Amino acid sequence: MVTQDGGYTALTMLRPQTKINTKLEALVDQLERYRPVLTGNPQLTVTGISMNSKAVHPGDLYVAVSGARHHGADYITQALDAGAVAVLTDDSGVARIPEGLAHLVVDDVRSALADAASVIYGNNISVTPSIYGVTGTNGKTTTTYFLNAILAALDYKTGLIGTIETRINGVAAPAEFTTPEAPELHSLVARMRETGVEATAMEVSSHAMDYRRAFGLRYHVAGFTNLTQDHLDLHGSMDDYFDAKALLFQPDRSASQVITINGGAEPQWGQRLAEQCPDAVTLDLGPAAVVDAGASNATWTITECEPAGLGHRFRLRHDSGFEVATKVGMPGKFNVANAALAAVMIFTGHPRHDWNRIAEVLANSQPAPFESAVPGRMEVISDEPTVIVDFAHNPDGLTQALAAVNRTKRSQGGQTARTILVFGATGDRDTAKRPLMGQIAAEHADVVIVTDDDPHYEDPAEIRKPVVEAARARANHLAHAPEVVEIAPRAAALSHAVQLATAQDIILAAGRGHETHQDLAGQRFAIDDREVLRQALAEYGFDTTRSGSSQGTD
Ligand SMILES: CC(=O)N[C@H]1[C@@H](OP(=O)(O)OP(=O)(O)OC[C@H]2O[C@@H](n3ccc(=O)[nH]c3=O)[C@H](O)[C@@H]2O)O[C@H](CO)[C@@H](O)[C@@H]1O[C@H](C)C(=O)N[C@@H](C)C(=O)N[C@H](CCC(=O)O)C(=O)O
Ligand SMILES: Nc1ncnc2c1ncn2[C@@H]1O[C@H](COP(=O)(O)OP(=O)(O)OP(=O)(O)O)[C@@H](O)[C@H]1O
Repeated sequence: MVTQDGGYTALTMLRPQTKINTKLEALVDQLERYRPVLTGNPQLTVTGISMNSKAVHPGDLYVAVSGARHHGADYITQALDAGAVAVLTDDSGVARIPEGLAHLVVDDVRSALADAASVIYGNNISVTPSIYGVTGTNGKTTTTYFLNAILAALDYKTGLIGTIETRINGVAAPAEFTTPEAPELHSLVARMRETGVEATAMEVSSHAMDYRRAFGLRYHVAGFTNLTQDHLDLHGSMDDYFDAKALLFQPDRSASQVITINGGAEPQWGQRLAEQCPDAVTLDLGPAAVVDAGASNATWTITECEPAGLGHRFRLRHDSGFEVATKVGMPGKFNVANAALAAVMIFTGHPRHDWNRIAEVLANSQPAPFESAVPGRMEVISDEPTVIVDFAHNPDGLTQALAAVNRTKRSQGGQTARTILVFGATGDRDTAKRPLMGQIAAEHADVVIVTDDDPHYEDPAEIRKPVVEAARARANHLAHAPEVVEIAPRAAALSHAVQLATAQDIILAAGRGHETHQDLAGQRFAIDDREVLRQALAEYGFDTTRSGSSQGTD
């Protein structure tokens, strides 16, 4: 929310203006399946809920969960000082509850807190906005922006919940998580309802399903982009990662489901999900697929996909024969996949008699819904050299982004043009990704500059090491003999890329996209790849004003 002083109110402070008084005895009834045991006055009422002592409002139910670093029960005093009136916890927290404080003990506190938030903010009884929930390893943010653009073009009052920002009816607030914790999510949905939001596009991360953040809501349409390796630090295995995503597609969580059956480099996961959900609407990416999985009986198929400017024109066909043509402005065939999923989710969320109007919006609105740029997603900073900032931070994302960049390079006809890649791996996350990303970088780039992403609490040099080693090892076996260099800090690496570049080269700065801060041992350092690159371009005498570019990418 933009405040009167022009600053931002954190999402954790965002609450519906109308307070509902919920008696503890009513919560006991609603949470029955978690076998709640109430100690204290059943007539006591709560008006809000928080699982973070620093975000408690007067009248809140404070939820004390056991986490990886802390136990919320250690912060009960802080929560009481801020006005909490009762506590929800499980057996692990009960011993730390002060004498005389009303409390509920349940056996699955993370699931129970999402249901409690739904009750406390009235989302269980009222008509919430229609929520279009998107999950998958890559493409969630882009697909939700596309959904939002179509919904707005269809004249809905819209909301958006995701990695870059939260939007309520055109008003933006910064986002802390891809999917907020359940108390914030439910208060946000209630706030959207109050402000008249009719339809919301929402990213649903696998963390959100694993931690039950996104529970207690029924999604109007759930959409699946793809599944490839990421987040194995949390999920342990691809099977567990898949299971977390699949929760969203259960009929009690989503009214309709749309599954891309050949998204990303590992189409077997989309096919497996479709087998588990026989009533789901399916999407075959056809010529926009990375892996040709052969003929399918999908509900919707992309039948044509041609380069148009930096992006593509494409045609979608329903198995009834209904067709729609549209175009997407962002580079990369994967953005055709994201746009097609958004379109099919909108068709699925509407009755058939609305389809012609939706097709008209997709084909003819100016600007077209998929022409809009998404911050930090294949964002073009300059044309000569072509400088692109992207959020690719896992093996498939990096592969797809480099493939799109290399097609651009080829179509520009430059025999001598080089692809210069600047990227790093994230600390405290899936370490298995690091050598894979190093190999991919060497395979697809001519100059690989390995630097830092968010080191978090790890030593940045130790994070770079396996990336550099794998890139060099792979480079030794490649005919195009890519150069691999290691440069930190990140601003120096970006600047070095520009220093090396000729006007024909392409620079891809991958991994951080829209982000404006790096996390180093809990300290936030300001850095925006886009700004650093613009400054370096000016410093090295390049023109940073964008001309209307017309080269194709595929
Ligand atoms: C792995 C993960 O998701 N961890 C989340 C989890 O942490 P945790 O269980 O370890 O909690 P903890 O820090 O030990 O704290 C335990 C409890 O004490 C409370 N506490 C703690 C300190 C205090 O002063 N007061 C207080 O009340 C905390 O609010 C929490 O309820 O619960 C915390 C409380 O909400 C989250 O902050 C934390 O997110 C961490 C910071 C995080 O970075 N999560 C990322 C990885 C994440 O969720 N990412 C996904 C998307 C990923 C993607 O697709 O790329 C997302 O949806 O954003
Ligand atoms: N459909 C796709 N398939 C493969 N890669 C993609 C796809 N869409 C986007 N990407 C790549 O992944 C990056 C992240 O895209 P986006 O932010 O839309 O995904 P996300 O799922 O929201 O990611 P995160 O969960 O990390 O926020 C992009 O910058 C691009 O490089």
